[in-house]
Amino acid sequence: MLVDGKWTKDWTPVQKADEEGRFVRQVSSFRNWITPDGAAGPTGEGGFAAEPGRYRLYVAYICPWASRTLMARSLKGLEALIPITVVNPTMTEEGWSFGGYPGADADPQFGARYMHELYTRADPHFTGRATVPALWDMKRNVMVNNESADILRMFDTAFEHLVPSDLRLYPQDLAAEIDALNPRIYDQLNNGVYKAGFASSQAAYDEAVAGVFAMLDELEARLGGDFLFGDRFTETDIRLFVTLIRFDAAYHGLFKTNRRQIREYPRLSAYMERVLRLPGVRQTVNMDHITRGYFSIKALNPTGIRPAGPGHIEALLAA
Ligand SMILES: N[C@@H](CCC(=O)N[C@@H](CS)C(=O)NCC(=O)O)C(=O)O
Repeated sequence: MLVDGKWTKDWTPVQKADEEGRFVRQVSSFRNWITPDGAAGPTGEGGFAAEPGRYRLYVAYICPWASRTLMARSLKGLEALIPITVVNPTMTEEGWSFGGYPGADADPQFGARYMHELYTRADPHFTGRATVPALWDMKRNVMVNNESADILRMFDTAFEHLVPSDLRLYPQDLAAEIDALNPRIYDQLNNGVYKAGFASSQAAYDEAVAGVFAMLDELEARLGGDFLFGDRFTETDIRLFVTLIRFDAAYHGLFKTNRRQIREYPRLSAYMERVLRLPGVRQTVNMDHITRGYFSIKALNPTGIRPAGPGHIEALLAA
């Protein structure tokens, strides 16, 4: 991670832990918003008007938080307006790196070798992990935002006058329900699998795994219609999908969330496939990057050997 703008070599994939060995994810630090006219958003400063080609999104296909933003970008039809740069799937001693792996990109702006170089350009005294997703303003040469939850919301509304869309990822009449469900899915499932995988005590692992499967059971029972809120697809569906699609292939084995696979949940499986088939979603899922990335986490898989399966996910993605 960076400490006062300098890369420190004691980087580990395991983020902070609390006294009981629970994994603690870092809080995001760049929180400005792109808005239609550049007015300030809910947090941060103004000056970031929606303009075609002005902003670049840095992502990793392995990363579920980055994949949220990729899904919102394509579902809202913003591909031509917001170019992306994809980092290599495996973490280096200096965090995310650019270029070399099939499907990954060189940094077209600065020829940076590592993601942390973008963070020190944004803030020469930055302290923290150089995470993706990161949304960069190529006009002012500053980081706009590195919090996927914010990026989902701004992609829903900021570019509407440039690319009108019928899809509302955060419709006002569902806002309260979305805001109530998101943190529960985040805590128990999206981040819950990481809490299981990176637990450093049996108790922390047990607690995390219980939360993961309690939430999967709850969602299996909840899903009656096509999506979480009936027939309307929302940002909560994006947030759920990115974890489901990685589950059987990565989390079940590597993070030891192995009580069940998603394929043992009929409704969640059908739901996952339904979302995958929405126009624009399939191209945001790169299973080669996902399995390569997760199984190269040395702390969890020292040999780096990537398992062959699972066949049902390969078949789903090949169909
Ligand atoms: N709060 C962030 C979390 C992003 C995050 O944790 N990204 C991970 C990859 S999945 C990362 O870039 N980690 C870099 C590191 O740990 O050094 C968001 O949702 O945007």
